Amino acid sequence: MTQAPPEDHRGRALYRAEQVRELDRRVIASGVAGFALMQRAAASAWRYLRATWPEVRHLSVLCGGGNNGGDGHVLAALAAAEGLSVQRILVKPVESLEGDARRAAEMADAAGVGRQPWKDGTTLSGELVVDALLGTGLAGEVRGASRSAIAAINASGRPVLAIDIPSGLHADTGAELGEAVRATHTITFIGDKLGLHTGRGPARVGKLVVDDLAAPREAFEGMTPAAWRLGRALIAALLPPRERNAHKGAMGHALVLGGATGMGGAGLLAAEACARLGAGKVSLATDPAHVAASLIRRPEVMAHGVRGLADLGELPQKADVLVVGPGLGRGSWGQAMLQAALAAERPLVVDADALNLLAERLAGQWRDDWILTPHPGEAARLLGIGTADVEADRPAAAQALQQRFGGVVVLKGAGSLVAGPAGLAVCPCGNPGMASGGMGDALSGMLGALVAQGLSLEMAARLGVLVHALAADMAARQGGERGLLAGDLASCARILVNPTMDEDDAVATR
Ligand SMILES: NC(=O)C1=CN([C@@H]2O[C@H](COP(=O)(O)OP(=O)(O)OC[C@H]3O[C@@H](n4cnc5c(N)ncnc54)[C@H](O)[C@@H]3O)[C@@H](O)[C@H]2O)[C@@H](O)CC1
Ligand SMILES: Nc1ncnc2c1ncn2[C@@H]1O[C@H](COP(=O)(O)OP(=O)(O)O)[C@@H](O)[C@H]1O
Ligand SMILES: [K+]
Repeated sequence: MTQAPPEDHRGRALYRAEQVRELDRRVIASGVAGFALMQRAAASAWRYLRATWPEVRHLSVLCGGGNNGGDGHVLAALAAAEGLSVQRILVKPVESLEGDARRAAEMADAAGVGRQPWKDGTTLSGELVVDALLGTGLAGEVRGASRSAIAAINASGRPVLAIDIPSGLHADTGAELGEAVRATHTITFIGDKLGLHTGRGPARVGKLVVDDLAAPREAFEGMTPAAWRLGRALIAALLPPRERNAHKGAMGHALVLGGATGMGGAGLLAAEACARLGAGKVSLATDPAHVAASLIRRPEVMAHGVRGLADLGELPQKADVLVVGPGLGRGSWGQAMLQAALAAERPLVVDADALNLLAERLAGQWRDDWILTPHPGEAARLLGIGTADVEADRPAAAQALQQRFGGVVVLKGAGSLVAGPAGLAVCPCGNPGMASGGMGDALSGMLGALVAQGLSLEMAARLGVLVHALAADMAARQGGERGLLAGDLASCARILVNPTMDEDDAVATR
């Protein structure tokens, strides 16, 4: 029905608003008039609406003052022509509209579609609400009538189809500028937008479809996407079946340094996830108090009780990759482990308190052989800004971290971002069940396993973030989101990294 843009193993290309405007211009320059493009967009949205809600007879369509509103007017006319009753609401008077938007509004007038101005308290009478208030033209916090119209849409309790972008959501950052429409469905045009996939985007967009409006391929030439939306194709592309003669020595040795007194679980979770993702050998350097627990839970992991640097000996040099941070603490033990890791001349995955120690004492460190995995709070400490500033523009924060510290940066949280030399990638998977302790530890172990098996740091980070989130989705399908535990992920992740397995037939092992 809708024509989605092509995807390859990198995923789907995502663009910023400015780029989509440029794409619009190129399509128009290729010979499609702007108004014709608006008609295509509206017709596409109308077809999608009809296919999704065939029973609906009465619509409320809220139209803004720009071309997003124009899409709404044309859709209203199409719906009315097919016999639906339409409540068409305008936040700006027709006389103030310009260009294609004005033409669209007048076309709907001429077709006899009624209209009313938005007033606070107006009841949305439709069984379904179409949000055509604001699209890629949103600039700054939502102002004026649009603000209360967005609040009314969210209070309506009706299904909401957002045109192009849920109004109030920033197309580039996924930040909510004031209040954004909570759509149940969004249809976005020409190119998919980065902000739909990170920050508040995933919580506001609902089900997303993309229609490129038959934009010619040449329009996309020479335009570097702002980011890639990771997809499953990456797994098979990066993890082909193993050679028959594979041996553990060729699958890499990962050492996890973590688990200070009282935080043993974090190191354990990281080591277990690392083993389940296929590292040939996994060692754990942890406080001696946690060794027995580690051996009981995962005898395959070589657990070493380490009181300090002297006990660590040559362990770091024996490993191909070090994972430092899970349960590290900020005390003398954690500082010593971090110091050893930094000195080992091995690729590093740096998480949790190792990041906090870096922020406190080691500002100015730059390496090209590490993956840093901050959550927004850790990212804020590393950048010396507030967590809200990070969340206001997650893509910019991830890229700023990567530029300042080098290597590859994973900025965690809904719509995790991976910033590296090849650009930005965003993970569309994962669920709120992951808001539970230990999830980050499992991720750092998974990243270590993929680096151990020879992936570049950047591809390990992209793939690890994706598999971690997909594993959480699989575990949530089995038992629900609430109560999902980090320890549930490793067995699901194992199934995912063997893409030739049929997931339904695979039996998750503990
Ligand atoms: N020819 C084209 O360029 C096409 C554009 N299309 C649609 O047009 C949209 C882009 O249109 P525009 O560039 O006109 O932009 P929008 O319609 O997204 O936004 C511009 C309008 O929003 C108002 N506005 C901006 N920031 C505001 C704020 N913070 N608070 C309140 N009001 C605010 C402006 O005053 C103006 O009326 C796309 O999202 C898409 O839906 C589609 O019709 C496809 C073709
Ligand atoms: N609502 C959510 N949607 C998707 N992923 C989430 C969500 N909440 C948390 N996550 C993911 O779970 C992990 C949590 O990591 P972190 O905050 O470091 O946890 P911990 O410190 O407890 O190990 C990250 O990978 C993050 O992206
Ligand atoms: K919209």
